[in-house]
Amino acid sequence: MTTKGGVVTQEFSAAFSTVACEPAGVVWNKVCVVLKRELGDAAFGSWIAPAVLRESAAGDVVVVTPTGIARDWIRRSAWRRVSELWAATDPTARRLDLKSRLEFEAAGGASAGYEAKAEPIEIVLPVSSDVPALAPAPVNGAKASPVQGLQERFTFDTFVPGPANEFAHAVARRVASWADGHFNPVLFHGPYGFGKTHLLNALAWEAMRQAPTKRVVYLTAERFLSTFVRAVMDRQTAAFKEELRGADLLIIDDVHFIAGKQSSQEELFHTLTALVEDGRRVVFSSDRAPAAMTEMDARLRSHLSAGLVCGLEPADRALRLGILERKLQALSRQHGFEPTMRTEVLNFLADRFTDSVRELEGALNTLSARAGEGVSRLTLDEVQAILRPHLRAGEKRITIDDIQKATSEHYGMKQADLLSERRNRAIARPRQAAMWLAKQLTTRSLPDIGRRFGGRDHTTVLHAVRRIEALRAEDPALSQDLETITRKLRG
Ligand SMILES: Nc1ncnc2c1ncn2[C@@H]1O[C@H](COP(=O)(O)OP(=O)(O)OP(=O)(O)O)[C@@H](O)[C@H]1O
Repeated sequence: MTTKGGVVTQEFSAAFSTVACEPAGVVWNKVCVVLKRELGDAAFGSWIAPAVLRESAAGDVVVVTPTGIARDWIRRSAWRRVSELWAATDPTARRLDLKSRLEFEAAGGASAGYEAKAEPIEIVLPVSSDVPALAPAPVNGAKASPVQGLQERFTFDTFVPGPANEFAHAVARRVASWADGHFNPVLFHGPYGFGKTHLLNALAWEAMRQAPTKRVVYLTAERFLSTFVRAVMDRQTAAFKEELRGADLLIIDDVHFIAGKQSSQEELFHTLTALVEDGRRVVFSSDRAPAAMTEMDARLRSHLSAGLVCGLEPADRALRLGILERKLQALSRQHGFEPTMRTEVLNFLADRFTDSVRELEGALNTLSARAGEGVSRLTLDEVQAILRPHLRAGEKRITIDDIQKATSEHYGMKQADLLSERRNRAIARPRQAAMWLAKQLTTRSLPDIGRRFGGRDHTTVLHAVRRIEALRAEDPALSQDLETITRKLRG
């Protein structure tokens, strides 16, 4: 698929004998315009654009996908919406079906009188749209964030600056203002849980607010990796490259995750150099400075450091107190209680939860969930009693990356399999086990865990957690596996 000046042209591979059926082709074009806007460029480009439309002499219309994986994705995530749009747009109310190419051929599709024209389908998009390019509407009734991958609560308004992050904060604001003459790329690095994702999200929101017609693409490195792997499998790498290289601002979170993954590193290197040469802006975050990414390809590492490398430090006490205050205000607005707590309680929280802001927030959320509007009256003893399970000192911090590595090693598979779309049991069960472990051993939320498993939805993680919970009780081998992996992770 190519995008030029608001005109999107789908170029279908000759292998699938492209069809643009009139008038079904015209109806499909209209449906695609809406789908592209709703699903976002990445999902549309990966799954919908490669499909072709076929219409039989009898007027049956089939969307034919190049692979079964693509058919399953569309059926699971977008079919209800596709059908709604089709029904609303097709004046003759023809029935629309969905098949993979193999299925279509096995059903004798090509010989069943289906038309096979060769003209590409043209989709004309409005040059500027009030819906951001990455904004998918809820699909299948799910409540989606207005921008794929971005979290609404992570804005500059909710980010608390302090000495530990004020330079990074100023740089992020400057990049978001599209000001000329800043360094490119910019890489923010800092320890786990001290606001890198928050800052990158805030930057993306602000950049879109300031220049709504520019294309801002935000994705985690895990998503970069899994989308790239899928594009290779589906022979859609050209669409993948196009998607990223069309960005005015590309933001990649947790880039260290790509270290050691050869072909993804290579792809990222070419994307980065192409964007920078073209004057587009690129922003990364990572958990360490490029020099410390020893597994990262040296050439990519050097390009990551070629612009501005900007560190975030762990929050000091004053910043932790400031963040607590801000979070308390947000919680009190949400649940309708007084935004106050005893000073000794605030001090205790700020002194005790120093490992990451995420843990500090988790402690506050626990107190609010347990005490409700009584949170402002809690004594220090009560707080300590409620938080006792969180206070086990000296426990080793376990990351989702650690869990994925240990799980894939235990089951003799690749870490990338856990992030992939593959659904056979030999892969799906360890993936569910790893998600369950992530919920038990880290403080990550369900959406956060889903994000780190190839950009899955939080409902998938919830399902996995419940499934493993149920299986664990009846399957001693699984229970044993979970214990072994946990022991290994705890060291
Ligand atoms: N300065 C800050 N102001 C407000 N909230 C903050 C700040 N720093 C961190 N947080 C909050 O702490 C939580 C963790 O932050 P975030 O996810 O951005 O960390 P991170 O550095 O990206 O961590 P990781 O490397 O594990 O992804 C988030 O809920 C975020 O809102």
